[in-house]
Amino acid sequence: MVGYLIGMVALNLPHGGYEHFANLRHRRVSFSLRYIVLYLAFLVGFVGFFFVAPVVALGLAFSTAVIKGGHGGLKVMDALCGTEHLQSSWQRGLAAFVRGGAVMLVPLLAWPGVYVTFSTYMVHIFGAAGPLPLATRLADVQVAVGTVYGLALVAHLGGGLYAGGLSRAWLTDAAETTLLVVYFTFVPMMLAVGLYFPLWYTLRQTARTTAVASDAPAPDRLSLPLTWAAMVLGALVTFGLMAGFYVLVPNPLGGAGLLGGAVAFYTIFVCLLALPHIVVGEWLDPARGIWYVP
Ligand SMILES: CC1=C(/C=C/C(C)=C/C=C/C(C)=C/C=O)C(C)(C)CCC1
Repeated sequence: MVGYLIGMVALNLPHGGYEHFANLRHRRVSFSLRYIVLYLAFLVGFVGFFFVAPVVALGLAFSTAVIKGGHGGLKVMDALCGTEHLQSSWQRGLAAFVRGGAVMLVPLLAWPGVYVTFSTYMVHIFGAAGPLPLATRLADVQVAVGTVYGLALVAHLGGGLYAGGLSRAWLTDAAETTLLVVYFTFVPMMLAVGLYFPLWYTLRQTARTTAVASDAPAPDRLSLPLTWAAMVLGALVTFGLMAGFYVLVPNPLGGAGLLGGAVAFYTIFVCLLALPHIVVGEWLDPARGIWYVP
């Protein structure tokens, strides 16, 4: 739990800020202001959704991790090793699902106890009571998830081989995908997730940013001191939001002890930050976005 919190708060959270910064530094100030307003609107909407339907919202939160690992990983492949073996949008979707699913679906099969326990704490943060459907129907959910994920994995690797042959891109993809599945199967879930985001995700996104970094910045971008001030302000606002969220929810630690409660609380918080990051930072901005590859 300590490893998870260090990895996620000290290492991964600053990278999230950097991702916003790297995305906005090439934009006009008016764009950045619109971005911030939309981001906050989606954030408030997602918090509201957790209060109205915590279980569904938790599913959406976990999907956020799948999309970050999956779609984000696909863009890294685009930039670094090529994706000639993924020719249709179906294949790209499958590739993203399989990579992201390694992060959130494989551990449900390999580490169901910790998965269910912490998921339960997370919905209890919002005052929900009773066991999750995930807990009461665990075996059924595992069979369904295992079947769908297994089929997707075979279709992804088989489809890529069929479309691109034994290319370098396919081999790299197959090796990375296998590594992710093996990693999330054998490394205890909390540590696995807590190291994956700060090390694998951030390292690769930084490599992608570097690989595509030749763009000219917008003419009216912020000056250096103002950029610094915006980043400091961004960090303070982020921790202010965390404090506000702590006060807002009825049961911030979800009924767990201090350390377990901190893990559950921070995980919900990072999902709350990450969903609007993807929606506003990527999907509403198809021409560029946080995972931009020219
Ligand atoms: C279910 C579950 C977990 C969920 C982790 C999640 C959902 C992480 C999301 C991270 C994101 C969105 C990062 C963005 O940068 C834990 C805490 C590992 C503990 C074991 C059970």
